[in-house]
Amino acid sequence: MTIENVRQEIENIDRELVELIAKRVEFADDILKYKHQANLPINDDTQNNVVIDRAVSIATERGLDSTVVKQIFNLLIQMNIERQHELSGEGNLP
Ligand SMILES: C=C(O[C@@H]1C=C(C(=O)O)C=C[C@H]1O)C(=O)O
Repeated sequence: MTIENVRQEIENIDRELVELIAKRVEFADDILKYKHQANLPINDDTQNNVVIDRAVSIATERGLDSTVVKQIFNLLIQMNIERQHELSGEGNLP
């Protein structure tokens, strides 16, 4: 494989990652509807821990640096929470 081939593979993965991040954020809408119905807060620390622990566990099985994976998932959770606030009309972003 040439370096261009490897960079093309990395680009393909990067595009998939961004698509997956977008899909994950899109579920903010569905989650928010349930939360409004059940009068639940947007941030749920118990569920945040479930998501983080699961990601750390998978990362460890795959031999990845779990500290970095934890940071990535904290950002993903933050993105979802921010989108829920935006959808509630409480956000700063457009
Ligand atoms: C998506 C949810 O809302 C928030 C975002 C979470 C996430 O991005 O995984 C998890 C818990 C909540 O703080 C949820 O409650 O499941």
